Amino acid sequence: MATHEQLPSTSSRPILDPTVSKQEKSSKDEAPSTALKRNAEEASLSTQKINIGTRRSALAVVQAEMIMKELKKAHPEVTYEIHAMATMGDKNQTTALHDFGAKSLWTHELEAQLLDGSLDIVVHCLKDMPTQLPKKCTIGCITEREDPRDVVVMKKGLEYKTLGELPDGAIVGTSSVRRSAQVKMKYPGLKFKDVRGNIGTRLAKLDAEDSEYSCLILAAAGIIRMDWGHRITQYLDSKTPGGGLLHAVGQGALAIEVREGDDKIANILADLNHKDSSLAGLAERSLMRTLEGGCSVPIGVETTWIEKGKLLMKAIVVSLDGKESVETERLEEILNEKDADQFGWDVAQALVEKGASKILEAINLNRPIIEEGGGA
Ligand SMILES: NCc1[nH]cc(CCC(=O)O)c1CC(=O)O
Repeated sequence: MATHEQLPSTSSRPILDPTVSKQEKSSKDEAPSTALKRNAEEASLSTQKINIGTRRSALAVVQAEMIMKELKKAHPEVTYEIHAMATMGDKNQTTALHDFGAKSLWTHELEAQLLDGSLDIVVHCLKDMPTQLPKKCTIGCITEREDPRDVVVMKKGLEYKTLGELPDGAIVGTSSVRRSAQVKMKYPGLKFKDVRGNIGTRLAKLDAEDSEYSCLILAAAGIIRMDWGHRITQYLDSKTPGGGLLHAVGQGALAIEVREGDDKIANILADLNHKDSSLAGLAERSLMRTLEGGCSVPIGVETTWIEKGKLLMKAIVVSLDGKESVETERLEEILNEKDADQFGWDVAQALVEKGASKILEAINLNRPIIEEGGGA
């Protein structure tokens, strides 16, 4: 059974609620001791500094700055500082991604600093976070999700826009087996090649005169945050004709990792949590956690809020060559984190009943393990 992942409750935050004015706070019927305590907490907060950790790639730093801006808006009395660090994954750009193994490569150093108090929060792409976090680390909040879809970016100067227009043998740049395996199912004539590095590096490799790539497949969210949205030539989600590619678990969402039990930080972050994004993200992570059994596998997912409280989840598990796949789809009322967790688990069970285990076992036998690729 999947381990339940829970965000700290957002309901118990009397002290820092910015919607309560100063006047209301010192209301007369309040016990003097409570008022004193509040003043003390406010004072300690105004001298407080929050150290924000992030990876040092351009995208990671932009994301940390976005979060800092939101925090400043919600809590201008606090000071903030961003600390950008190179992680193992950043330092080793030459080893093929699948030789690395676990996703924790991108998060380990930052978590060590979180736990020793050098950092107070760490900003991550939810997609790059392992489904099991280290002891004493937890997700403090998930902010409003950016466009979660995968997209095509065509090489500069090519007249094509979509995968369907590309001639047989054209090379698509992606290091993600989830992407290549799903696209192969629809476009068996295309070839796929690894492309490493952060988004800027990948685009430079694509556009280079002697480039072998016709296009890249990337997450819309990263390109949009970098202000390169104009380079997107096709969206590849299930609703777009010619698309049909289900995105990665957590794609497009940012998560803030915190120390477990750090109530002060939890209070400050409560304003940044986006309920719909967070419940969808937790449901997707529960699906992944139930299926993976400790290693990363090519799972695609798409969650859509159909109406208030009703979440639709489509999911796929696909073999590496794109020749076998198992898909399912389910609509459920999701009102809280427990529902989200159960939903992910149920969708995983449905995939297993349809034969997902056979595909997953074949992949696990062929280690080294598949990695979505943390090189944002
Ligand atoms: N693979 C690395 C990675 N991790 C998160 C994003 C995009 C941003 C996001 O999902 O929030 C990317 C780049 C990409 O896949 O194109």
